Amino acid sequence: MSAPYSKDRAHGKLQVNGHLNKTSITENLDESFEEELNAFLIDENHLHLYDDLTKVNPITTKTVLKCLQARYATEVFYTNAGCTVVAVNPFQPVYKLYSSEIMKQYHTAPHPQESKPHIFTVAEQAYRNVQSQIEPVNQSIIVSGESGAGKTWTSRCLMKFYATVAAAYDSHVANQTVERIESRVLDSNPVMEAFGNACTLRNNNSSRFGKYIQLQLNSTQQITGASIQTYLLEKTRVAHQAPSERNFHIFYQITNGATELERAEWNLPEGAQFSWLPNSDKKLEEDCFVVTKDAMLHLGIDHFIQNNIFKVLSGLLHLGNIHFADSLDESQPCEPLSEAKDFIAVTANLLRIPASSLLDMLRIRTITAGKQVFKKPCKKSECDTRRDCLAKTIYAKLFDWLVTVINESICAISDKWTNFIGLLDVYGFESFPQNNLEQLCINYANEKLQQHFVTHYLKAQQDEYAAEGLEWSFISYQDNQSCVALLEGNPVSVFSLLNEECRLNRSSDAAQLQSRLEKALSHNKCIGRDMFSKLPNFIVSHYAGKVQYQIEDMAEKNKDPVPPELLQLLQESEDSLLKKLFPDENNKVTDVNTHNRTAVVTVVSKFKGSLERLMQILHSTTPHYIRCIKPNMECKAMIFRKEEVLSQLEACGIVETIHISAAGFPIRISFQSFVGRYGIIAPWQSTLQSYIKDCSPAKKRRGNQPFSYCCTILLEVNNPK
Ligand SMILES: Nc1ncnc2c1ncn2[C@@H]1O[C@H](COP(=O)(O)OP(=O)(O)OP(=O)(O)O)[C@@H](O)[C@H]1O
Repeated sequence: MSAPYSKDRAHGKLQVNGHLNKTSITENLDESFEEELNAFLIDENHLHLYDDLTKVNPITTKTVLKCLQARYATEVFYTNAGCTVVAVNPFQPVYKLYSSEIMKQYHTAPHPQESKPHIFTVAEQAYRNVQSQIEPVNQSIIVSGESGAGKTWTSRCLMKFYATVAAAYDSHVANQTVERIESRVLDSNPVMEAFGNACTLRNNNSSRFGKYIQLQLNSTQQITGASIQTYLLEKTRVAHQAPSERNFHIFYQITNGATELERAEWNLPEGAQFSWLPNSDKKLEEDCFVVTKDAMLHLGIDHFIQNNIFKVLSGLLHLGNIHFADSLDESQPCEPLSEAKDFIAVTANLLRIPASSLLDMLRIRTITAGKQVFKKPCKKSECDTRRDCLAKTIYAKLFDWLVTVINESICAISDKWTNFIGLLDVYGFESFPQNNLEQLCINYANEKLQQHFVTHYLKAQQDEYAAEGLEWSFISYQDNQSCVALLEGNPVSVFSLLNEECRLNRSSDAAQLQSRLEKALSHNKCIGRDMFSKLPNFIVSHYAGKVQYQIEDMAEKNKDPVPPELLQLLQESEDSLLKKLFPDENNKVTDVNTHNRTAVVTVVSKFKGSLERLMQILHSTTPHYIRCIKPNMECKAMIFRKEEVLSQLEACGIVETIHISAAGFPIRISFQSFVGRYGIIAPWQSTLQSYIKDCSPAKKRRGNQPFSYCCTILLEVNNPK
C-alpha cells in the first residue's frame, strides 16, 4: 500500500498517488509532508476528537491509527471512515451505547449523520433509505472483521435496533397474540449461536458459519418477518476440536444443564467423559441451556422435538467414544475396544438404529461393481473416518433443518413484505499455521466481499467521476481480481483443478496435485509455493496477506464423501427426527464411489454457488459497511495493540476508503428522484423539463448523479444566465 497524501495537501486536487504528476509532487512534498504529519500528531489531546477520519489531515495509516487509538483510550469505540463505520471492540459491556433511549435518539435525529458515529447511524441510514424508496430500495449492511472483532455482537445490536424502531407497535394482533415477530427474530440468535458457535483460541463465542439475515419490512417499514441464509458450517468441529478449543456450545449446554430426568433419558450421567467434549471445565456465559430452550420454544420447537434433538446430540457424544483396535488379519473387521461396546449400544439406542447395523456400517465397506456387491473390512483409520462422517452428516443436517424451522417461524409470506434490510455476518479472513480447504473457502468468501466493496464503492465511485468529467485524480487501490480469478476463474483455477481431482474417481496424490496447480496457474502472480516445506502446499497472496495451504487431504475434503451404507442406516432409524432429516428420497444421494463422475457435487462448487447467489443479492441492494477491529488478541478490555490494529486496517484497505470518501461526493441520489423531489422549488418547470431533455445521453443514462451535480442543475435552472 503506498503512502497517501491528503486532499488539502495539494490544493484540493491531488489526493493519493494521483496519476497526475505523482512523482514530481511526491518528491517536492516529501519534506513538508513529514512536517505536516508531525504537526498533526504533536498535540495528542486533540486526536480523539476526530469523529470522521476523512477530516484527518494528512490521511495516512499512522494518523488514522493514532486517532483510533486516542479514541479508544477515551472509550469512544465508533469512528466514521467515509462510507464505513470503524468499530473497535471494547471487550467490555458498554450498556449506555445500546440502550433503547440511544436507539430512539438515533432513530429520531433530524440528521443522524451528524450524531456521534455509531452502528445505529448506519442502521438508521439504511432504514431511511428504505423509507425514501429511492432505488435500490433494499439495503445490505456488511459487517466484516477478523474472528473476535465483534461482527456477531454488532449484527445482534443491529437486529435489536430494528426490532425496536421498526416494531409493529400499532398492530393489536402483533401486540396481543403469541410472540411478536421481532422477538422471534431475536430469538433466532441464541439458537443459531448454541448450535453454530464454539469457543476457539481467538474468540470464546466464535461463529462457525456465515449468515445473511434479511429483515423483511412491509410498506410502512415495520418488521413483518425475516429469513436466514447460512454458509459453510464448520461441521468437522463435531468430531475434531483443535487443542484448547471446544465443540459447539450446545453439547456443553446439554451435558451441564440437563435436569436429572433429562440426564436419565439422554443417558448423560453426571461427570460422564466424552472424547468429543474437550475443555468442558471451561465455563462460558454462552453455556446457558435455559436460554436456548426458551428461544427454541418461542420459535415453535416444542419440548417433544427439543427432547428428540438433545437425545440425538447425546447419541453423537456417545458415538465419539467408540474406538477400534487395529485388526491383525485384514480379512477380519476391526474389533471395538472393550469399553466401546457399551457406547455402541447406547449410541444405537439414542439414534434408534440396530446396534449390529451401526457396528457393521462403521467397520465394513460395501463395494458395488456392476451387479455384484462385495463387503470389505475397513482399516482402523477408515473406521474412525466413518464414525466421524456419521457424526458430521447428522449434525450438518440437523443444523440445516433448524435453520429451515427457524425460517418457517420468522419468514413472512411474500405479500406481507415489500423490502428488506440484509445483515451479513461472515467469518473473517483466516490464516493458521495449518490451512486447508476450510480456510480456502473462508478466505475465498472474504475475497469476494472485498471485491464487492472495491467494485461497488471504490471503483464505481472513481469510474463515475471519470465519466462525469469531474475534476478528480485517481487513487490506486488494491484490486483483488487476479486473486479471485486464481481461485474461481475459468477455464482453469484452484477450484477447477480441485474439482477435476474429485471427478477422476481415484485416490488423490497431493504431490501430483501440487505440480498440476503450479503448472496450470503459473501465469497468475497470486500463487506461489513454500519451497522449503516438505509437505505439498501452495501459497495464495490474498488481499489481506499470504496464506499457505496444505494440499494433503484437500481433494478428499472437497469430495466430502458419505458412504451410501451410512445414509441407508440413517434412513432405517426409528427416530422421528432422524426420519425427517434422512427421508427415503436420500437414496438418490450421489455416491462419490460410483462411476457417475459428472454427478459429484463438491464442497467448493456448492460454496461457490451459494456465494454467487449472495453476491447477486448484495449487488441488488445499497450496501453499507461496518469494519470491526480487534484491538488485541487476548480479548481484553482497553488494550490497544498498534501492530495488530494496523494489520487489520491495512487488510481492509481502510486508508484508501477514507481518501476516496474525503475527496468524493458523499450524497448521491438518482437524477429522477432529485428532480421529482426538489423540482418543485424551480419556478420554471418548463425550463427544468427542457434542461433534463437537453442533458447529454451519458448524463441521462446514469441513474445516480452526484448530489452536487444535481444541485448545480437546480441552481442553473433557478438562475438562468
Ligand atoms: N460492542 C461491543 N461491546 C462489548 N463487547 C463486545 C462488543 N463487540 C464485541 N464484544 C466482545 O467481543 C467478543 C467477540 O465478538 P464477536 O463474537 O461478535 O466476534 P466475531 O467477529 O463475530 O467473531 P467470529 O468471527 O469468531 O464469530 C464478544 O463475545 C464480546 O465479548
